[in-house]
Amino acid sequence: MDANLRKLIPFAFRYKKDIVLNIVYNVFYAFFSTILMVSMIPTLNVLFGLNEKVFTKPEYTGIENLKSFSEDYLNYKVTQFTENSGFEYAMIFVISIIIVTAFLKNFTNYLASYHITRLRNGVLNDLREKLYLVIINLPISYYSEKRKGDVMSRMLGDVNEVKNAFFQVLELVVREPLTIVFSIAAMFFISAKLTLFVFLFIPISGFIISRVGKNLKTKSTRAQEENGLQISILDETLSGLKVVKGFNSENVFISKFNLSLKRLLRLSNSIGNKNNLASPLSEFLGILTIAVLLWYGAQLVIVDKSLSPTTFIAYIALAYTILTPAKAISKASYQVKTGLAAAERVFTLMEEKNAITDKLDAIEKSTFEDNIHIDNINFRYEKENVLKNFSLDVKKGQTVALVGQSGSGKSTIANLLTRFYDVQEGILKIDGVNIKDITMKSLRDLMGLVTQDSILFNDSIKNNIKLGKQDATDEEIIDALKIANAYEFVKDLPLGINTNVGDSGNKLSGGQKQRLSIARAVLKNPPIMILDEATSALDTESERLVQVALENMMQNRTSIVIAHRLSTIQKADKIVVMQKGEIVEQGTHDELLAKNGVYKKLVMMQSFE
Ligand SMILES: Nc1ncnc2c1ncn2[C@@H]1O[C@H](COP(=O)(O)OP(=O)(O)OP(=O)(O)O)[C@@H](O)[C@H]1O
Repeated sequence: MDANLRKLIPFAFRYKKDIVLNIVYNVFYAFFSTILMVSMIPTLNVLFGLNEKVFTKPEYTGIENLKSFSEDYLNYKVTQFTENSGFEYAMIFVISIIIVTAFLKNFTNYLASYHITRLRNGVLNDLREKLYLVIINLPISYYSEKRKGDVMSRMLGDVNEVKNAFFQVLELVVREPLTIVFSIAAMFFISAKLTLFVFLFIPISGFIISRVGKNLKTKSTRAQEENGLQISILDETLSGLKVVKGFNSENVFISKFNLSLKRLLRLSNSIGNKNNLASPLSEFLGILTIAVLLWYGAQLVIVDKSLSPTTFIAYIALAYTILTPAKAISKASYQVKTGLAAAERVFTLMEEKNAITDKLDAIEKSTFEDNIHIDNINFRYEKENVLKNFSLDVKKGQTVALVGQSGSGKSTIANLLTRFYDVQEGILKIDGVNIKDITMKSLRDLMGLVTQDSILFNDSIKNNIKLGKQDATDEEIIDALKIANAYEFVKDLPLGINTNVGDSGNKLSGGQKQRLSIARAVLKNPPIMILDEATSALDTESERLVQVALENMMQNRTSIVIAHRLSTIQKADKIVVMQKGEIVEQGTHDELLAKNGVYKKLVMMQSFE
């Protein structure tokens, strides 16, 4: 069995009751479908006045005589109706058999579909639930390599493809084959000789159909990748719309998107056309077989006289009914190939190894008592070390500022303390405990993070702020806003803290966004604050407002501030000057100025700005 198909089994297993019921109802469906066709025989016989007259009620003598017993019994009933009440009543009797069988066939069909729908939607739901968990738990590093759009397309498109294609498998292995088996059994029942011809049809057409479906899986994988790329372009276009428009670069994006569209169009047409070929091909092959049947059957009816014309008509109808399931099987077998390609992409993401997880014996650390110690670490994102032999001590209550040129590794320290990334060499400790030995949740509970770009979600101010403290009251939220110097603008908004901030907070100014993300950290009230470049890119007035917010926030806390604006960190207990991943100087503002070294140069440079 295909490996990806096997991986789906546990997902389907949760719905085993639905699977069993689907199979049971499908057995009934296939049975009634065949009976419906067979019940044409007495109707045709009555219609043409060909039915044998049987006046004595036949006795059931066992399964081996089932055929003659059922024929005799039907003929007996029809004879009774014709003799006692007239031809019309006999007709009504045989038509009623058709109606009842047709009703049962369709009712069991509905019940079978009812259960397969529950299975399909349930599995789709569970796959998405599991994938979302994987996506949210994968480390940040995973997403700096993979395109977001690709992940989205696996989550949305591919999972859907799996749902659409795979659960046809059940129809493929249960319903349609059963319909064929029942029909063939009935055909054997009627004429074994004729039925042998049908057996010629199955392997030959199976071979032809599988030849046509070659390459479908590879093409589907390529189409799904292309889909992922399109979602990525769309995502980047929307999030970078200001740049796209501001630089009049719509054409660059349009041509990139159109190129991808063109590739997808070519692939989709090729895949679609192969899929389209499945049903007509099998129907035509089927008709060819029926043509042979007609020719040979006619010999049996007219020359041999071993088959009655009405039975022959019903036989041909039965042979024709095999065509529908045969078409469905070949079409489904093509879709399953697409589904397999999609499932592979879904499971690759689902099985993605998470490099940053809790150790089995990781401890909960609920307090911060003494110090943060970074001990001689080396760290690289890719090949080159971005932090080299880096050591730093931050005592409880201290404010430590990291300054230095762009790219010197300041934000990397924040990435490591929060365990967005793990160090390759060296240890980061909190109160003497290696942070890799602490559960990620309790470690992050100790920290408040204000990221470089204020990250806000398309939701109300209130919901954005209470992310770290879901049970916060409105008063607590307002207090946090006041400390973050944000309440003065929030209170003037039409809906106050219930105002929606727009996509990524786009309805707000840069400084307002920063103050909200500070308020979020304040409300969480953690013992350690990590502020990444929170004051860059602001005008003087906004900067002053944010500065006050930060100072309020840092009071009585341990803070690590990654700052560009040196004016904001003059009061820091320790300023660490970094260059190319190494510490070149450290001390207080005054000490460093007195040193007349790198820091002094940085200060001089900024005072000229
Ligand atoms: N996800 C990543 N993958 C690969 N390299 C990275 C990644 N993030 C950062 N880097 C590299 O690591 C180095 C340090 O980056 P870092 O963001 O820590 O610098 P920084 O001092 O905070 O800079 P800035 O002040 O400009 O924000 C840079 O050379 C950068 O190119």
